[in-house]
Amino acid sequence: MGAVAGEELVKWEKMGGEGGQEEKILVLVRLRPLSEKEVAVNEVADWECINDTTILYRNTLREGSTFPSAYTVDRVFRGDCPTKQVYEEGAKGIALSAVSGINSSIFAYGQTSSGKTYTMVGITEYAVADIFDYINKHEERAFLLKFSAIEIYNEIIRDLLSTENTPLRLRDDPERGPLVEKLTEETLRDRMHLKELLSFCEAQRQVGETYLNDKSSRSHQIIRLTIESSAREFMGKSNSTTLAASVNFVDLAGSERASQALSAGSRLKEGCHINKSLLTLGTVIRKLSKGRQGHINYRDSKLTRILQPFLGGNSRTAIICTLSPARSHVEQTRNTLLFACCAKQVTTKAQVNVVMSDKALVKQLQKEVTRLESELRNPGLPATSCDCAAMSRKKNLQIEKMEREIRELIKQRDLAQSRVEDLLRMVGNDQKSSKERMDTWDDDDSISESSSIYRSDLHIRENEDSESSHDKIPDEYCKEVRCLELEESSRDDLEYPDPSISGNGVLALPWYGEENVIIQEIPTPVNEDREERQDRDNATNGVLKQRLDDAQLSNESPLAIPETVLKCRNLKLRRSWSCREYYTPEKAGEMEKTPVNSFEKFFPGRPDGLQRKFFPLTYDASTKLSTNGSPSSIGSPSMDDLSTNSPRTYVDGDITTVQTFVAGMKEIVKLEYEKQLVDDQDQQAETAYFKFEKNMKDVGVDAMLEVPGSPLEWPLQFKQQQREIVELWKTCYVSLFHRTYFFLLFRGDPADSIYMEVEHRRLSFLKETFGRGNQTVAIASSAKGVRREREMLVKLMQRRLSEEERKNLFRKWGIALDSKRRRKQLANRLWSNTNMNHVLESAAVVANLMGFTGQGKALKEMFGLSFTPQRMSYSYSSRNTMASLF
Ligand SMILES: Nc1ncnc2c1ncn2[C@@H]1O[C@H](COP(=O)(O)OP(=O)(O)OP(=O)(O)O)[C@@H](O)[C@H]1O
Repeated sequence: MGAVAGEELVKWEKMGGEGGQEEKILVLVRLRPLSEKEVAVNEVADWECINDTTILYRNTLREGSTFPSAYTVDRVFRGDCPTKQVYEEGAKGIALSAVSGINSSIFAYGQTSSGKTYTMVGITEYAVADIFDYINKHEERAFLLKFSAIEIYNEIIRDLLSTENTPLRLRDDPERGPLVEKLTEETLRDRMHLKELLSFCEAQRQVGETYLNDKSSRSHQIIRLTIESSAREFMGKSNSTTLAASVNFVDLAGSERASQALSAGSRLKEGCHINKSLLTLGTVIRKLSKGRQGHINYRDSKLTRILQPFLGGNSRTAIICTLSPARSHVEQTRNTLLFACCAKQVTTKAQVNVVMSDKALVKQLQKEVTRLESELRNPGLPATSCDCAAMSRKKNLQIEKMEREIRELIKQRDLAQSRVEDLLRMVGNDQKSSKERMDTWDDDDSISESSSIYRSDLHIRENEDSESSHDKIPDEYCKEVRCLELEESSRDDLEYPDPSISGNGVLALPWYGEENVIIQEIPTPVNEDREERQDRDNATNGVLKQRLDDAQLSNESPLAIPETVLKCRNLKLRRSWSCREYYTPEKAGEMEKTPVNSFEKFFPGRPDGLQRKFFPLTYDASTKLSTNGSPSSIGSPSMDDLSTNSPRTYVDGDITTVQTFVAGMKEIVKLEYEKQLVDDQDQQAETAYFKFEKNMKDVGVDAMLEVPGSPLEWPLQFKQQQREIVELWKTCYVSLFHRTYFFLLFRGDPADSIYMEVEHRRLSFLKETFGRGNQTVAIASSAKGVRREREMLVKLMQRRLSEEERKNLFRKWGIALDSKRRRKQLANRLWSNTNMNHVLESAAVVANLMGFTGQGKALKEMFGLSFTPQRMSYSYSSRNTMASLF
């Protein structure tokens, strides 16, 4: 007997072990002999078991054969088979699963008087005997047996171990499933104790006399034996585990029809309830047999609710269908056999129920966490308990994803190829003019040396008298991003440098955060009379400035030039101003390793949908001026103006990042415009567009891309680009101040497109650079910068906002007014996600704290887009202009 249970366990573990193995319900049919009563009324036995699995209706000829005559189940037992045989050959294996930690259930189903109780009493008795035998033979394990019994009578649950007739409530426990509340559970002492309890239950059960059965069970009875066992060796230790399972012996009430049982009164009422439960049971079984699709109505009766785990869940289940062979019961017998055939299709998934001690549970969970962590680290490695179907699905998804990526890459490659072809064509066109320019340079001995050294640097004078007292940026530091690079415009430009420049003075303009932009002065040609040069230059700049002022006043020109930029000529921007935001001396080593054209190299291609269009540079050819134009009343700005741009730190609340960035961009435009004026008075506007476009290409910005294709397309492109830029800012830890200024400054004007594109490209480059894995220092440095800004914002909140304003802000940002470090909480939330509403709100708060004046035109003026000298200091009162954004 013990060996049987052991074999069962081994077999079970082979089938699926703890993971659970699907198994069909075992269906047995037991045909009883004709009862004395039936014999007395000359009943005929029409059913015969023709082999171990098939039962045959012998009287088909007489009935006209409208029903199947043979029914096959897992095992059939003839009327002369003793219950012992039914148990041994049918139910034993299932019943004993419980000692191995596997739930099991044995049902008896059939019409009244067909032999359900007769069978289940015997089965329970033999099973209990075997269980006790098993326990006695396995002294190495400690067993605990608990017994409980209920009956469901007229949809009321009764405790068969209690003499009280109180109905018990049924509730659903999330872990244990349906649970009968306050049910008595007796711990068994021995086999005798169990026998006593069984007798007690039998006495308690509702029994009544029907036409068909003198002692008919009028209720469904469920006897449950719960078996827990632990290895004695490990008991009380951290690794001890307990196996726990129940075996249920279910004796259902008869499935007869009321008319057949000749029921009336209370018997009829019982019959209705009994049939309601059995009808629900039949429906549940039918649905389960079709594969558990759709809703299964377990909850329609107490019986099915309680039996739910044993019908389609964690249990091994056997159903013994009992039959009367009498001809008069043929209809009920057929119904029972149909039920049997349905039940044969139902599967359950039993598993070994292991209850762990708390310590063992912790250990097990730790092991599971480790396994999951390792799976996360090595997603490619197969899981230990491999679910092949799931893995195959995962692989298919991966393949699909890769195929999509390949298609996208092919698209990008084609795009890049077409760009290369365009560029090659452009290079061919430009070669001749470039050669001429180089010849001109070479002819000028006086400047050839210095220009060859500095031609790739940005040259701006600091002031007339300043001598070079600052260090220059080594050329190679500037090579990493060739975002902006402007070729010398012409020899004329070199011959007429800014008259206020002398010597090799270097100006350090403030840059955001810890760095400064160093601006290198252009060498002055030695053979030029200083006064002449000054006059000529003043005239040129003055007229140009007047022209641009006019344009700005009339709101026609998209090109506004910062004051500082007006003072210089012959500029050559080696890289994007904005890129310097990330440039620090410690990054230089990393940066200088990057090839000059790495920007282009890493740029994946232009965004889809951007059309090649000319920049809408508009100017009136009739107003073009020669280099010898009449002197303007507006001269070059004084150095006082420039000195307002002396180095500052962001702690002062000054804004330089976008200003300088914009200044650089405007400078390109200005130079091109100026060159256009000087070089070719008679050229048509289209030529200027072309040259501008060409130079923009030289600086790494494809001008034709930058301007929106049509008024209808641009707003969409802008929104898209703005979203991507916001994402990239976050990824690259871009300064919050830079983000704020940029976000508020470029709001979708068509002329903003070029700045948006430059910003997008430089950020993409940075992201690419950061993503290479050796940029930890650079990333940490940028992140640190952002942290410092947040600290500064905390201070500014205290300094610049009234208590009421602060409270309003905290409320708006969902920060409890009594919480600790409220300002810090707020500062940390600003720019913390990329939702556009959040971004707008964050920009408003930061701008307000920084004293960033106004919106739209006012903002642009602050960034040097006006020709009127601007002082880069911000009024505290200016925050009121942002109030509307709060
Ligand atoms: N296999 C059998 N061999 C001999 N007698 C049997 C057999 N099965 C049942 N009987 C007898 O038939 C009668 C009815 O059996 P039983 O009470 O078990 O039927 P039941 O299906 O439980 O009926 P009910 O649903 O009304 O409770 C009993 O007297 C029983 O002794």
